[in-house]
Amino acid sequence: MTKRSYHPTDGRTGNGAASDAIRERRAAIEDLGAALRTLLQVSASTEAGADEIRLAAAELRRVTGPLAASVRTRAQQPSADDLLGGIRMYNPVSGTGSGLAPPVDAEVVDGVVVGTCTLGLAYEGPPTYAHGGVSALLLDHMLGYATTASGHPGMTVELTTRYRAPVPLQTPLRLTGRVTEVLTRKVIAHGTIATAADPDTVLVEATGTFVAIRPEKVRALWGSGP
Ligand SMILES: CCCCCCCCCC(=O)SCCNC(=O)CCNC(=O)[C@H](O)C(C)(C)COP(=O)(O)OP(=O)(O)OC[C@H]1O[C@@H](n2cnc3c(N)ncnc32)[C@H](O)[C@@H]1OP(=O)(O)O
Repeated sequence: MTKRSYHPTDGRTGNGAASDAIRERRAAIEDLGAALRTLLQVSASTEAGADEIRLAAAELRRVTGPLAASVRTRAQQPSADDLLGGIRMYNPVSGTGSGLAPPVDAEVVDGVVVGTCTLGLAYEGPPTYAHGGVSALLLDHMLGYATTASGHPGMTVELTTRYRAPVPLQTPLRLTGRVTEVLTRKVIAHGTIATAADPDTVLVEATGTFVAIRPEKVRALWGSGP
């Protein structure tokens, strides 16, 4: 089995030449991301009283202040990221620095991107199950990862999602993404969500079309960057 570690959007791999200061900052960002994820999940599940909740809200506003004193603009990439090295600390699906990300941990195995994650109660849609938009988010990411890993990166222009059965929360999940067709500028990819315990029973599947970005479009969207 060929197993290739490839994390295009998180903080665990990438440019080995990063300075000690950047590595230390990435570790701190991961620490904050983990604390935020715990906070978000606890905030969506706590049955604490109003006084305790207000106390927590005040405390959170207090600790946000020093971080807000130095923030980047939309036009600036995070200084801890390394786009070419594949490090994106705040990716909302896989970024270990993101409180929003489950996070998904994924790698390429025999040409298929295989990922794992567990969704907490903050992702609830129908009671006890994941929000359908969250499933679409995870699948868009898996398909995008597959197209990038296959050497045909592009942007999603179409994503068709089929919900066969609800996705349980607080349950280890197994995600897949694979490229099924490469056309001139378009790449078609397919992905699935199942539980890790029953990987052959597909709960949600998606097919996506990705389009390679023309250089003039890159300039129009990002100027000389990102
Ligand atoms: C390293 C990171 C990896 C992690 C994965 C993350 C994955 C996340 C992926 C995303 O979420 S991307 C964000 C969501 N997507 C977008 O915001 C894209 C919005 N769309 C666009 O900006 C433009 O459509 C785009 C720049 C992608 C293409 O514009 P172009 O003007 O270059 O396209 P053009 O009109 O030349 O069409 C190129 C081909 O795509 C086809 N096409 C365009 N839009 C389509 C569409 N909506 N549906 C189907 N096909 C479409 C079009 O027919 C044509 O096919 P043919 O070559 O066969 O003629």
